[in-house]
Amino acid sequence: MSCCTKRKYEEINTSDDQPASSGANTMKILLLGAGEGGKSTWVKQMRLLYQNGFTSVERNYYKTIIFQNVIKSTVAISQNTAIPELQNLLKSPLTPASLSDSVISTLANLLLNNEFQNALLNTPIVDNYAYFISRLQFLANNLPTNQDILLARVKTHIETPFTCTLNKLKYIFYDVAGQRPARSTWNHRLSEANAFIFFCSLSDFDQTLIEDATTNRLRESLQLWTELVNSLLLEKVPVILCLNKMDLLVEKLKTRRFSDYITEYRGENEAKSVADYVQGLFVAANKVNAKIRPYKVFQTSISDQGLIINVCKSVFEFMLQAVLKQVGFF
Ligand SMILES: Nc1nc2c(ncn2[C@@H]2O[C@H](COP(=O)(O)OP(=O)(O)OP(=O)(O)O)[C@@H](O)[C@H]2O)c(=O)[nH]1
Ligand SMILES: [Mg+2]
Repeated sequence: MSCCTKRKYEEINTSDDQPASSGANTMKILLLGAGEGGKSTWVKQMRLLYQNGFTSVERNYYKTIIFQNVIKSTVAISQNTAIPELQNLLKSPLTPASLSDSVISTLANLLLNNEFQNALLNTPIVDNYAYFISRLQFLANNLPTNQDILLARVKTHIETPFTCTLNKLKYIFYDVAGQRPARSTWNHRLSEANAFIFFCSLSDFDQTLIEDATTNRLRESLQLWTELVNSLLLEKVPVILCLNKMDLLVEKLKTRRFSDYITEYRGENEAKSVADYVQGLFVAANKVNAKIRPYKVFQTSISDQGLIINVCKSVFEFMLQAVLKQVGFF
């Protein structure tokens, strides 16, 4: 980072400069967190903001993914309810090709059914199921929009790097697989990280892990953060905590009480108080002095294209400033 000057820090923007060739000009940033926190969604936003977005081949791929998200979730919901319309619909297996107008309209009607809604709330399904149902008609004849792609769920299986260059500085974001069995593969990256961003889904407070149905997702996330943030390997590494899915938290609190799941909570059942409470828990878990390792917190919705521009700008500014400080520039 010795190449960095204050001017470069102030000039950070989306220039198309050539990638830096020297390792000294490269920042390695780990995207960490439990499954479904939003790591890969962050990378999608980076592609939209700092690269050329998605090709039509990729859009076709995401179209199939969205159809599969809907089908898999519908089948999962059907295991928690005996609604005849749903059982009829699933008499023959749903496939992307069988999502006809009449199937789409049955799914849209089911969403208005209270029994279906109850089953939906008690089934682990993709986050944006209702949104996708509302998009099926459009997607039958069109490629997905950027927003559709941002909300599509594809579980990460192996670490995927994403590279972008801003003002001659090369940033490599490592998007890791977040579920428990994959975490042992993170170790080799921790020692070479220049910064890390930790993603925690705020709306997961009422869910348990896919890989362990006895563990609350929010508690798992806090536990994982506590281990990482106090790890000697990451002690001096600047960290950003992204408390994500504020939009889904707002929606979920209309039908769920946070204190029913996180029983120590005594505050209002309102998104801002809940997010502040969670932020307090995470900040308290960080035992490393901020003078040694700077940190920054965002409460946001990574999938929101309006919000993400400013979050990204702040993230780049923070990371650069923190690293400049480490090398004694400030
Ligand atoms: N509504 C909404 N959905 C979000 C938000 N952030 C992420 N999602 C969705 O949540 C799901 C999980 O996000 P991912 O980015 O795949 O999570 P991940 O951390 O990469 O998960 P793993 O790959 O399993 O480690 C995806 O369907 C995203 O579109 C958000 O702020 N709001
Ligand atoms: Mg992922």
